[in-house]
Formats: sequence, structure tokens, C-alpha cells
Amino acid sequence: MHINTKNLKAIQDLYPDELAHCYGCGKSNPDGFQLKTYLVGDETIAYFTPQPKYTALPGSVYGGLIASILDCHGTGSAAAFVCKNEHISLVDATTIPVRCVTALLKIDFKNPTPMGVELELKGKLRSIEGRKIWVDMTLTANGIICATGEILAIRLKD
Ligand SMILES: CCCCCCCC/C=C\CCCCCCCC(=O)SCCNC(=O)CCNC(=O)[C@H](O)C(C)(C)COP(=O)(O)OP(=O)(O)OC[C@H]1O[C@@H](n2cnc3c(N)ncnc32)[C@H](O)[C@@H]1OP(=O)(O)O
Repeated sequence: MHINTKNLKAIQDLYPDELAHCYGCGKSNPDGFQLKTYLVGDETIAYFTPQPKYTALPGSVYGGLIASILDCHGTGSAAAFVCKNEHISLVDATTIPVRCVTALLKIDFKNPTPMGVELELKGKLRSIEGRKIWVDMTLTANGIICATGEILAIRLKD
């Protein structure tokens, strides 16, 4: 079920302008995917509908695109989970004080991902160990898990 994100603030929209050009999720990159991750309770969620040009075999989504959106969902989730862990409220925030980049990304392609439907990405915190944040992810289409992902995001030092 698609949750209503209208009144929620996306993590990526809280990246400062000078760091908002990421191809996958930067709000200031008009040619990018502009993926948006929301923290909802203990998990993160994002929705994305790929354009047909990101086809692998006819009718299915290219795996590189799947990796791209899980990459950005993972780093956004990691930043959100660190804030939650440190009781940093994002409700009225205009920027997020935590920066995370990907050190490791693993994708398991479980089923072909159908083209033409909205994909649902979810993230759950596995652990925070110092600057290392592990997040487990799923990518679901039509109620079927098509890919799972795990990411190790590293919190950058100031
Ligand atoms: C890319 C630069 C961006 C700069 C500005 C970013 C601002 C962010 C703001 C807003 C985000 C918007 C952007 C969203 C991003 C979307 C996602 C991407 O596509 S990110 C691009 C792809 N990723 C990279 O290009 C990382 C390249 N790698 C690095 O820069 C470094 O290797 C880095 C920062 C990841 C770690 O370097 P260390 O010097 O800070 O820290 P060490 O000590 O090496 O690692 C920390 C701990 O992590 C473990 N570790 C590191 N890499 C590991 C790995 N591959 N597997 C397992 N463990 C690993 C290490 O063993 C260490 O563990 P122990 O503390 O000793 O327990």
C-alpha cells in the first residue's frame, strides 16, 4: 500500500544545496532520478517508477537502475537512522547534519522487476557500529520482492 508522503520531508531534500547533485537522488540534478527517501517509524520508504528506457529485457527493469536507487535509498536511510539513533529530530529541520556515503553495496536479484509499475523500496537498520551503518533493503513490485539489498554506509567526519 502506497503511504501518503505528502506531509513528510524527504531525507534527500534535507541535503544542503552544495551536496544535492547526486545523479540518483540530488534535488538539484534535473537529469537524475531524484529518489526520495522517507523515514516512517522504524523503517524508510521510497517509491520510484522507472521510465521504459531503463529496460533490461522487454518488460523488465535494468539491474543497474535497481542498484542505483537502492544505493541512494541506502545512504538516505543510513543518515535518517543515525539521526533517529541520536534523537536528532528532522520534523522541522531544513538540513540534515549527517552525511553518509556508500562503502559497500550488495544486491540480490530475486525476481525480474516489472516495467511500468511503481516500485516500493524499504530500508531497515541492521546496526550502527561507530561510523559504519548497515541497512537492509527490499525492492517490491506488485507485492513481490524483486530485489534485496544491503549497504554499508560510512558517516563522513566533519
Ligand atoms: C563520494 C564522495 C562524496 C563526498 C561528499 C559526500 C557528502 C554526502 C552528502 C550527501 C549525500 C549525497 C550523496 C548520496 C550518495 C549516494 C550514494 C553514492 O553513490 S556515494 C558514492 C560512492 N561511494 C564512494 O565513492 C565512497 C568512496 N570511498 C570513500 O570515500 C572512503 O573509502 C570511505 C569514506 C567510504 C571510508 O573512508 P574513511 O577513510 O573515512 O574510513 P575508513 O577507516 O576507511 O573506513 C571506516 C570503517 O569502514 C570500514 N569499511 C570501509 N569500506 C569498507 C568496505 N568496502 N567493506 C567493509 N568495511 C569497510 C573500514 O574497515 C572501517 O572500519 P573500522 O572502523 O576500522 O571498523
